[in-house]
Amino acid sequence: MSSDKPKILVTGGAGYIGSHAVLALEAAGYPVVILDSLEYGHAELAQQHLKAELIQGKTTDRPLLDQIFQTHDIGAVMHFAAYIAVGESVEKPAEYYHNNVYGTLTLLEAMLAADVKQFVFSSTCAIYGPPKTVPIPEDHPKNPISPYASSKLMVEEMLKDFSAAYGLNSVVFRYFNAAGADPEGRLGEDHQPETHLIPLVLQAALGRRENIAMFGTDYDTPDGTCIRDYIHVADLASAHVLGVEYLMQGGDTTFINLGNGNGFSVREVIETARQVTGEEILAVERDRRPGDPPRLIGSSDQARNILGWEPQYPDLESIIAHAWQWHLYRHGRASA
Ligand SMILES: NC(=O)c1ccc[n+]([C@@H]2O[C@H](COP(=O)([O-])OP(=O)(O)OC[C@H]3O[C@@H](n4cnc5c(N)ncnc54)[C@H](O)[C@@H]3O)[C@@H](O)[C@H]2O)c1
Ligand SMILES: O=c1ccn([C@@H]2O[C@H](COP(=O)(O)OP(=O)(O)O[C@H]3O[C@H](CO)[C@@H](O)[C@H](O)[C@H]3O)[C@@H](O)[C@H]2O)c(=O)[nH]1
Repeated sequence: MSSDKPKILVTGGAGYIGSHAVLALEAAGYPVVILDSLEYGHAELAQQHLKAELIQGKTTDRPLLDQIFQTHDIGAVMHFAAYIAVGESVEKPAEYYHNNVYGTLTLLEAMLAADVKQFVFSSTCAIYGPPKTVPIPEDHPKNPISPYASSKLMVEEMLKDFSAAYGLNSVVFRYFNAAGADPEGRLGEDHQPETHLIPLVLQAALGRRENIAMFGTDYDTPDGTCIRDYIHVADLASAHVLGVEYLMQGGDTTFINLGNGNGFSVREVIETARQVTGEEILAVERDRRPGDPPRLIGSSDQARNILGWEPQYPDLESIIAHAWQWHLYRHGRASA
């Protein structure tokens, strides 16, 4: 079926957030091509639920990128492909800089060669480091404390320069904690290994792990556990569609937080998961995890003001209920 909308290249489109963005793009009528190395991500889910052609390959492969731009009439690029594990990045910084920085530079050079000048980039609130003010505004000082976060800030700097010199315009989204799953149950979060709180809590609810560890219960927060700003992945996805449309309408390079503006503690997440699942979830107190700031909440004013974005699922119950539905389906306890 032909479309009057431009084709979008989505890197990392077989991964957690990228696949939800492809769903949203396709629902809005955009044809999509996915480039994913499949080191992570799930080809079978992408093939089952997305119309997009899936090309297996890496953003570091310039000849492959040139071939993609020559054979597809790409209007814009959404770039999710990256290594994402903060702890691993401390052990293996070379791999992180190679994949996340060099991979992005190679992609941007191929875009320039093909005269494609609209780019949506997945950055992270981890670039701010320990916050000086909460909610965190976009102009908060940047102080990344891991190679992963540094790799994202380096790309942000490149994007500023590419915008000024070459007119390659970007919407940079700094995500807070992505969570939840497609409300229709087609896609969800399945990282291997999993490090994120909500899927680990739900694994405990399913009996796939004995308990959930609470990393630190002596923080200076109301219940002693860390507070994070959880944002539903479907709301992230809808912001990406608005972001690419903003660029198509001539929007300038801009840097936008994507969070709910609401914070929830580790204990609140576990308690809400107990209510949603009806399962007892054993929580055990553990030492603090190094590098965790006590409280991370983003100001989402820019997303609202610049893009007119409104999160549809800001409540923790919906985020956890959709993630639970997905976990039940993924582990054979329910149908999608
Ligand atoms: N999950 C979060 O809470 C979160 C928070 C902030 C930012 N982000 C950013 O969002 C993006 C997506 O994260 P995710 O949680 O969906 O991760 P994910 O691992 O599920 O998805 C990333 C996908 O990219 C692919 N990939 C990795 N390097 C590649 C390369 N060089 N070329 C082609 N494909 C490659 C992987 O195979 C995977 O399918 C990442 O850029 C991440 O840094 C995620
Ligand atoms: O078994 C667990 C796992 C996590 N936590 C705590 O839960 C909170 C959330 O942790 P997690 O889900 O791992 O997310 P973050 O460490 O906040 O990091 C995520 O969110 C960042 C943006 O906020 C992104 O940059 C990262 O890529 C992404 O992993 C933190 O206080 C953790 O200490 C636990 O108590 N027990």
